[in-house]
Amino acid sequence: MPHPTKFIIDFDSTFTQVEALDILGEISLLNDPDREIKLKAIKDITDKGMEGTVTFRDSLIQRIDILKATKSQIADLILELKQKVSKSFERNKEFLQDNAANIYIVSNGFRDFIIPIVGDYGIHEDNVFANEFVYDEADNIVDFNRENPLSQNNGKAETIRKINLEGEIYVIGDGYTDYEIKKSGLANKFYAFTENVNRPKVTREADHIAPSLDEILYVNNLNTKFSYPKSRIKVLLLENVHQIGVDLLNAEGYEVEVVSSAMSEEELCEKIKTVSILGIRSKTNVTKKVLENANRLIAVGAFCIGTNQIDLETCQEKGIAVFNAPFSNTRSVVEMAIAEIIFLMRNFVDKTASMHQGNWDKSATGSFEIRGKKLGIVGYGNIGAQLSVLAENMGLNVFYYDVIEKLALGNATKVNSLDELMSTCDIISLHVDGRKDNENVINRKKIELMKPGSYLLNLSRGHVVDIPAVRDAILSGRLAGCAFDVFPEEPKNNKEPFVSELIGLPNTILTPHIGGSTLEAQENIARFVPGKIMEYINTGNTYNSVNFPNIQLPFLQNAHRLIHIHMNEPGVLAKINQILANFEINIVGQYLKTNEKIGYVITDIDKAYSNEALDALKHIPGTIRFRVLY
Ligand SMILES: NC(=O)C1=CN([C@@H]2O[C@H](COP(=O)(O)OP(=O)(O)OC[C@H]3O[C@@H](n4cnc5c(N)ncnc54)[C@H](O)[C@@H]3O)[C@@H](O)[C@H]2O)C=CC1
Ligand SMILES: O=C(O)CCC(=O)C(=O)O
Repeated sequence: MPHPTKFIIDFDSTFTQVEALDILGEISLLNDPDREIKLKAIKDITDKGMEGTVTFRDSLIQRIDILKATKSQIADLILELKQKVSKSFERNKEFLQDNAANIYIVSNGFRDFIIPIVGDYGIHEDNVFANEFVYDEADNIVDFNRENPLSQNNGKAETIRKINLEGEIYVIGDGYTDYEIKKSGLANKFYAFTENVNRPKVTREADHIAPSLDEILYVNNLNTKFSYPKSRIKVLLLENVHQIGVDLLNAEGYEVEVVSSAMSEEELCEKIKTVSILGIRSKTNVTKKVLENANRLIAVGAFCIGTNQIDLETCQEKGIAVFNAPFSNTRSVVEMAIAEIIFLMRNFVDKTASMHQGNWDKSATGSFEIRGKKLGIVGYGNIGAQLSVLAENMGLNVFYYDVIEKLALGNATKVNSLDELMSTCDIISLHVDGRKDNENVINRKKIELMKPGSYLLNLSRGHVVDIPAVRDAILSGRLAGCAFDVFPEEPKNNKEPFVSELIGLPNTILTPHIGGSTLEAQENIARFVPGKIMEYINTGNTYNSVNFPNIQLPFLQNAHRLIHIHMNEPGVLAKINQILANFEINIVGQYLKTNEKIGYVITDIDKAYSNEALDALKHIPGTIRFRVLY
């Protein structure tokens, strides 16, 4: 059943993300030597027209004159515009199709390109009110139909007056001319559409500022596809997450706030209250206290590998899914470890520092090839194992120790105890995960086991090593050098000072936790983590989640998806199914997975269900969180 409200929708920068004449300019002026100047002129004139500082008629005459476009270029324009329909319009195609009879496109653009675009969304050409190009015999655009009221100022109001619409009328648009419809008393509400452009002169006049079509449908109880408009989902990204991640989440329609540094517990406790998605790296601690304040939080994205900074158990108890990027920066860490092994064994860092002081100290003393030396890897996970392969290719003999059984790659040799590894290798490189039990796993005793003149690298987590013991070992000469990228206490941002007992020691490489800080790694992470979070929110998929039972789900087709997260107690699935049976709801597909703490049940059902049924599902004892995907 179409909704009785009539929607008057603008085209440029509303139905599509762009101004069509700007794109036409990019096509028609492709080989023009003054292309950039002319394109800028077109954009400036468009803006002035939208803001009302140039009369619309004048802006049109000036732009058509600069464009010098042809009919065949309109065909190219249509192809481009099809790719540039606003995301929330694409998302709500079903709504537009179902309500096409009550949707009117009223635009100062041109029917020539609008009809094919909106036609894909079921909107009939009789409901499209826009300008018309005038072509000469050679199909050049030479003018526009000057009789059309839409080629004049306040033409939209005049057009609507003529259509004589009845009932409730809502206008959706990004320009002042859209507001003028409401101002003329011809519409009940004006929604300033800000998904693509935000013009203060226009938003000031709006009944409601709509960052997306979802928002308009939501406030009018018209949404069929999403239970909650994405523009109301707040994302907080801390610690300089790569711009690609910010762009992806913005493009999804979320409200994204970016902060360059980490936040203290106190700051985050306050900030988290309105946040639905939190993105962090290694320095923000998501503690129990933070989570107590996080009543809207749906997911946490660790834009890194380690998740020891997050209270995963409390996240589970609150139904908050955590995702990380388990492989995206692995290679970067491995390359850094290889470089540091060579730097340490050649004393490059001290030598270069000395050169900068004007000293020429040419000598082979204390410098060694890495070829044939014994590398001991502690923690043979993703990083340890990849380091093993690369190191072997560089001529090192690789030995490793892991607390769990791990397959030896290449010619690497598994060693049965940490003590044996520590006491037999020339270089020890730490790649264990950040679990609490690993605190000081490399303590004074272990360091004392190391061969005299050996080297220690820690690119894993700061709490793993007893730092004063390392300092003593370097000063006594037992260790010939060390490289540390991670520290028990790390500054929250680049402004805070770095304090450590390792500062100033000889042949000691100190780096500010940059093992994963390459542009490649950061880009990979910034694509991977938002991808996982959006998939979870849009489909319920938890594959690769750090703390949720992993379910990889089929696409949702012609069904509604009920997502039920509960404490892992006996009988919850039976209760869900009993309620569905009581309400005669047909199950199309069902998926259940549990871990020690929680159960995750996905039930795809026929479209017909009542709010009472949903209410009953929400109130099953042990329910942590329940949501519906349409
Ligand atoms: N410096 C940096 O910028 C970066 C640091 N990391 C850190 O590197 C470490 C390794 O990362 P991945 O290889 O991806 O992790 P992973 O989880 O794949 O591997 C860790 C391995 O360590 C083993 N392990 C844990 N405790 C151990 C112990 N006490 N003794 C021996 N083995 C132990 C585990 O069984 C596992 O095989 C993590 O702590 C991670 O947070 C990761 C990326 C960047
Ligand atoms: O780059 C970061 O912020 C953290 C890197 C790291 O330690 C990790 O990925 O676990």
